[in-house]
Amino acid sequence: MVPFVKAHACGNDFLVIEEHLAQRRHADLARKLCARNTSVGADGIEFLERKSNGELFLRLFNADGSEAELSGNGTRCVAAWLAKNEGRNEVALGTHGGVRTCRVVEAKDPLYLIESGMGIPRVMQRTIEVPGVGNVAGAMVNVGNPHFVIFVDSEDFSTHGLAWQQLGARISTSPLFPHGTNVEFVRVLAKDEIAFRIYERGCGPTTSSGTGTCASSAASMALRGVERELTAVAEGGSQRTVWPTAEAEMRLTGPAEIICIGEVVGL
Ligand SMILES: N[C@@H](CCC[C@H](N)C(=O)O)C(=O)O
Repeated sequence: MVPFVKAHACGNDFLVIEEHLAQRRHADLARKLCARNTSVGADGIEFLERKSNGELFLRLFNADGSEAELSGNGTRCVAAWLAKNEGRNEVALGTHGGVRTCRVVEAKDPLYLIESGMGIPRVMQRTIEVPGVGNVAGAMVNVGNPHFVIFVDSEDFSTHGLAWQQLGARISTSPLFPHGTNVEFVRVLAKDEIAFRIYERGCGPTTSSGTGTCASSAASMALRGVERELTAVAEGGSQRTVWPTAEAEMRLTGPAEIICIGEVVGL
């Protein structure tokens, strides 16, 4: 039996499992346990390692079994669990994308509002050629993991004659990105507000993404002149980003809610 915690951040859902239980089955566990109809269901699994020196480290596996550098929402879900279960209101969580510090701003158990330091975003304007579609202008943004951000005008986020889900799927797995990429479709709504849709590497469309929120915000701030404190609205809810200067760390504030604690049988 594998004990797990399930949590979500604006509908982007994760299982949290202690690393020592994985026994090198990380990818297999992710594919099995994230399946929506035959198992618990989630967008990914955060494996939580507790090192002998007290440090905490997260390995994130997407629903398809691929390993990603980190998740902003997943990291926040782990921070919410550590707040609920161990009373830790501030934690530093190591990831393959860098250390992320999370601080509980408001606790209404099982719902936590958490602010995370998300590192320094890197934004690079780029036009890519998508076979059968043509040139697609956007920005490659690294926030510890890779994103391609496309600005759109349409209310349904379609662009280049395709629904965002279709174009997202094509770009996410394009050979232009040998390690794959997350893809965001962004509409600037106001000087301090954007709306966006997310096609996630390794799991497809999701209702929210923490790193996607940061990537979309960073691209909008760097390339569209929006304010450096803004609200980013996704299908699953809003998050706030603050990025004072290009060399400063971006801070992300959003909710994370513990859904259930359980055990998976038959493994
Ligand atoms: N939903 C996450 C991002 C998860 C990782 C992503 N799928 C990847 O492969 O980089 C978030 O909240 O950041």
